[in-house]
Amino acid sequence: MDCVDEYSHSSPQVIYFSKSIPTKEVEKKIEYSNVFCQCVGSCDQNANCACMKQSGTRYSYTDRTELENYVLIYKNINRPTYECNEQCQCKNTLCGNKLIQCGPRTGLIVKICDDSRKGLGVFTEKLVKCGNFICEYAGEIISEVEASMRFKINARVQRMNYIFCVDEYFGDKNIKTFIDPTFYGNIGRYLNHSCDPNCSMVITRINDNIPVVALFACRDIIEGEELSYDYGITDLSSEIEDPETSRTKCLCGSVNCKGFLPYDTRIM
Ligand SMILES: C[S@@+](CC[C@H](N)C(=O)[O-])C[C@H]1O[C@@H](n2cnc3c(N)ncnc32)[C@H](O)[C@@H]1O
Repeated sequence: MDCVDEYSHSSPQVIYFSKSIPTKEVEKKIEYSNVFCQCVGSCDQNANCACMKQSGTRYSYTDRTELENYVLIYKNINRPTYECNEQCQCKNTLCGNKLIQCGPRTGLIVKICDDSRKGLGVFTEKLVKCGNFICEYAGEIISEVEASMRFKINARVQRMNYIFCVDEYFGDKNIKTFIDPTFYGNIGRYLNHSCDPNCSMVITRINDNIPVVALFACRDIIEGEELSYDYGITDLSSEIEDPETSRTKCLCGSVNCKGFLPYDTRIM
């Protein structure tokens, strides 16, 4: 099951990449997964799939009639899920444990939001069921030093911030991964923040130790609705007009709107 991603960017300044790409500096730190399954055929019928066991679940997804209908099982939100990878025996079969790596769902459109001050946003042309996969948040994987530098430049030139920090704890070890789709990335870069979101992020591992950030619907989303998630969980989108004093006004329009975009000082 190869990745199918037929989206593109309208701006020629942004290069379309379906998957995250590490910069040279980060590339040196990549460790390939030592977990892979020996399943013959489809993993969804096999209780011994090593990748699913690593996720702490027998199945990662239910309703596996076709990829767009897969529904994520939120077994343990604090633990990454592990999809089957290139080393697995299940190879290119229709494996019940491969979804994110197969590319974004169809029917997504990028257009200017009703409140044009938010810029572009992602909308769905068809119903999305709670638990369905939307897309990956793909971009350049950059170092903390690079993220901090780019973040300050974004604030200075008043450019929208796309840098996202994945903050993970393994025992007492804290690992931060920075994803920046400003220049290279996929359709995930256009999802806006909402204080009452209809999508949430799930951290996944596929071929290596670099986290793959995936967006899933956290409720049913009707045709024509804008897709959104809460930047506050792990995001750095504290675009600040004046780094000392002001923050970006939130325009999500929800009744429980907190007034400003989430503010994260981790790379400042
Ligand atoms: C990851 S980008 C989202 C896509 C962006 N709207 C675009 O046109 O490319 C994040 C930026 O979008 C804007 N944005 C996202 N959600 C917003 C919201 N709820 N209210 C105001 N601006 C928002 C902010 O400028 C933020 O830095």
